[in-house]
Amino acid sequence: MSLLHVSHLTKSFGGLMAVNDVSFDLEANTVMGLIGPNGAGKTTVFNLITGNYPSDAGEVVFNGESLIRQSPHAIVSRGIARTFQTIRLFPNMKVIENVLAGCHCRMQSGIFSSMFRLPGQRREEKKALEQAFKELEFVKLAHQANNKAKNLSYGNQRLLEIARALASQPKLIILDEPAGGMNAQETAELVELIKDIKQRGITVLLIEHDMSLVMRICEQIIVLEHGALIAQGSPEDVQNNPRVIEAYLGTDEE
Ligand SMILES: Nc1ncnc2c1ncn2[C@@H]1O[C@H](COP(=O)(O)OP(=O)(O)OP(=O)(O)O)[C@@H](O)[C@H]1O
Repeated sequence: MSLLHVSHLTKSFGGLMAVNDVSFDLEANTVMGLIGPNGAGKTTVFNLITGNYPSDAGEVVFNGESLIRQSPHAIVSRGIARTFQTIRLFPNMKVIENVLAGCHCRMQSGIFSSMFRLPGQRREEKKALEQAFKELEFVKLAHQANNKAKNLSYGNQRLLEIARALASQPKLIILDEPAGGMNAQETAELVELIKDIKQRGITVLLIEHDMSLVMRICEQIIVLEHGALIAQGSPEDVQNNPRVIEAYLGTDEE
């Protein structure tokens, strides 16, 4: 059984078919790339999987359970975390506090124990802090823990978003243009980081316009054009697929 099963997923905005009958399977412990020209519907697919948009039709099954009509929060709790194309951090909060926000969905304490700071609550906070530091170390940002998020470089803000997503202890992490705005050195480090994420047993689904990154790191690639899935396969298959070359690789986005 695949970790993520997407079938006949469909979403339109007014008259525009943003995602049109898209089906694919993502096996556990794989790095999969979702590519396609601007406006092809990639981010919309992510938003449908993560519950940020309701779908018009279709099914998303994660780890054997349907995600349809689940809230984004419930979907994070089930083990899917994401980052955003446009960075969404708390800019005036410390780096470590941003990561702690990601731990929140795994905390059990209710409002009563929070108000009275009962021992169980304090233990849980300590554990969350340790977990948050662990994730900051993982993305090599521990030395920035007490800096405000807005003071980080753009590339480091992207890494912080990844740390925050990892703090929710996902089975699947969904990255929307993780290399966007990164320089060549940062992108090379990102490739290593994604390999390390996979090493941890976490499955990765990513949108990326940087084709060299996609081809280096993804084991499977799916290609969207005008909302429809036009190709699927290994990097080699996709690179040699005439339909893809015509739709995507032949454009000025190469
Ligand atoms: N909330 C929305 N309301 C109306 N139209 C939308 C909305 N979100 C996306 N769209 C439209 O749906 C289409 C697909 O957009 P989407 O952002 O999913 O594409 P994309 O492949 O991620 O593009 P890019 O690579 O430029 O980020 C586009 O035409 C876009 O304008």
